[in-house]
This record gives sequence, C-alpha cells and structure tokens, in this order.
Amino acid sequence: MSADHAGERTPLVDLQCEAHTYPDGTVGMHDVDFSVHHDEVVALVGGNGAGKSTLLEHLNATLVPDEGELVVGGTAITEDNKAYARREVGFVFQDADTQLVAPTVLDDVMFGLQNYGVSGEEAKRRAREALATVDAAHLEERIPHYLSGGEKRLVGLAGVLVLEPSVVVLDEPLAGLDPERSLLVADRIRQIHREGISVVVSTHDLEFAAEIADRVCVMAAGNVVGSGTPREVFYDDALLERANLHPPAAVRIARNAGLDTSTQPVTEADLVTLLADRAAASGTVRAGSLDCSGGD
Ligand SMILES: Nc1ncnc2c1ncn2[C@@H]1O[C@H](COP(=O)(O)OP(=O)(O)OP(=O)(O)O)[C@@H](O)[C@H]1O
Repeated sequence: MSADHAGERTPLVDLQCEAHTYPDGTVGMHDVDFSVHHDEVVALVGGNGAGKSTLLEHLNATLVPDEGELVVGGTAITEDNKAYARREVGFVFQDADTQLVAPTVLDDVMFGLQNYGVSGEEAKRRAREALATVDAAHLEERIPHYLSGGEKRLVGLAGVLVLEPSVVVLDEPLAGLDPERSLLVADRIRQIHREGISVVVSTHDLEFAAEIADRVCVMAAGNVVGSGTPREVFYDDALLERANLHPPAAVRIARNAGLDTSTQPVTEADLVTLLADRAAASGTVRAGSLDCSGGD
C-alpha cells in the first residue's frame, strides 16, 4: 500500500517513545513516534548506533520507553499484558542464540505453540510446516546451538511464523547470510507480506530495503529523521547524508552513467528497465531483451 495512506487506518502497532535510556545512561532513542500498519513492509535504515535495534525491541515490549506508550492492535501494553504484544509482534533477533532454547530444531519451533497449549501432534505438524516455509525442513533433528548463523536465523523465523503473529520484526535479517540465503529471506518476507502479515526489518543493506519495502524510515542519533517510499527516501540526498547513508547501487549507477533518473530507479529491476527503454529508444536493443533475474 502507499505510505501516503498508511496513517488513515488504525495501526497494528503504535509506539510513542519520548526516550529510552539504557541502565548506563546511554539514550538509545528519543522522540520517536512509529507505527506499523496493515499490509506493509517497513525498512528501518541508519548507521551504526542510530537506534534501530532499540526501536525494534520496543515493538513487542522487549524494551519499554522511559516515558511513552506502546499500543498493539488497539490495546495499550502494560506489565500485565506484555505477553499479548509478544504474541502479536513476532521478533526475529539478530543474535539468533537468544531465541533458540530447545534440544532440537523441531522442539524449538514447537516450543512457543506448546506454551500456548497446542497439543503435541498438532504442534509438530505446524512446526514442520513453518520449517518447510523457510526451506529449513532438513534441519529439524539438528541441535540449534550448532547451526550456522544463517540456519539459526531461518529457524528463528520459523519459530515466529508458527505463532501466526500480525507483525513480524526482523533485526538485520541478512547479517551473515550467503547470497542464496539472502534471496531466500527476501522471498520469505514477500511471502509473509502476501499472507497478510506486516513486516518491519532493520538493515544496512539499502538494495535489500529498496527491493522489499513499501516504506523506509531513516534513523540517526536515536531519532527517526525521515520516512517515505523507497523512491522518496533514496533520492533525498540531504536526508541520506544526515544519516551517513549512501544511495542504493541502482541510484548511484543511474546517476554515474548519466541516465535520465526522472523515473527514480531504486532497484536492479528498475535500472534494467531504464537501460532497456533507453536502448530501445536508440534502436540498439529490442525492448524487453534485457533481463533481470533479481526482480519480481
Ligand atoms: N544494552 C545497552 N546498554 C547501553 N547502551 C546501549 C545498549 N544497547 C544499545 N545501546 C546504545 O544505544 C544506541 C543505539 O543502539 P542500537 O543498537 O539501537 O543501534 P543500531 O542502529 O541498531 O546499531 P547497529 O546498526 O550498529 O546495530 C547506541 O549508542 C548504543 O551504543
């Protein structure tokens, strides 16, 4: 959906945080007003220490504001109903070890379901289904602790999806993943979105953000300093500079090659289309003969 219309509907998650101060006195974020709406993928971008993880961890009440409020599905979250926030907002941590607790992968994915009273056989069936969704069915008998970083991330995602949350939050989902697994995670995010689950990801990979996001929020020094569609954000040089970010490759290549960027290409597929159109216009290449396997 268009980010411009995002504010017209009741958000799934609505966070107002005047400040979050860590025990050592560091202010992790301040003056943040952040919502997640139905049917959207939001990418949170920003330099190291900008406050992305701090913000994400507020979305399911892992962290709470010094002053402010978290509202999930219209319900204000307090000490007493944090479990509701955790169920509605599934969190895939960057450090997957924090969420893998059981002796085998299958047990681990079943764990949350069993906590909610789902019986053994039913929990097993649903856990297997969730593992298959993230292409990790072959790992079910493995010991979580010994999985590779990328495998842990996929199993963590299965453990979240199996609980059928309304929002999935992923902190740096591509960190440490090989290119094949990165494409798989991007695909899974699109699939989760198609199934009606909203997604929030933090990432340093702006190409990935351009590929998957409906809305990009830019953080700097603990604050959300700008947001918009990928095109709006990735052609806003002043905003990117403020957050110490460089535009995604498609933007840089289009500019460096002196292409007409009035269509604001932000993805590889956009760039290929622009090149194909230009080649067709100059009569050198038949339109459509260039291909881009990365796009959808
Ligand atoms: N547990 C903590 N105790 C003290 N300070 C913290 C803690 N966690 C984060 N911070 C600080 O809060 C600020 C925001 O950190 P955060 O991890 O949210 O940033 P980030 O944008 O996710 O960074 P990165 O991209 O490097 O992961 C930083 O100054 C960081 O040092």
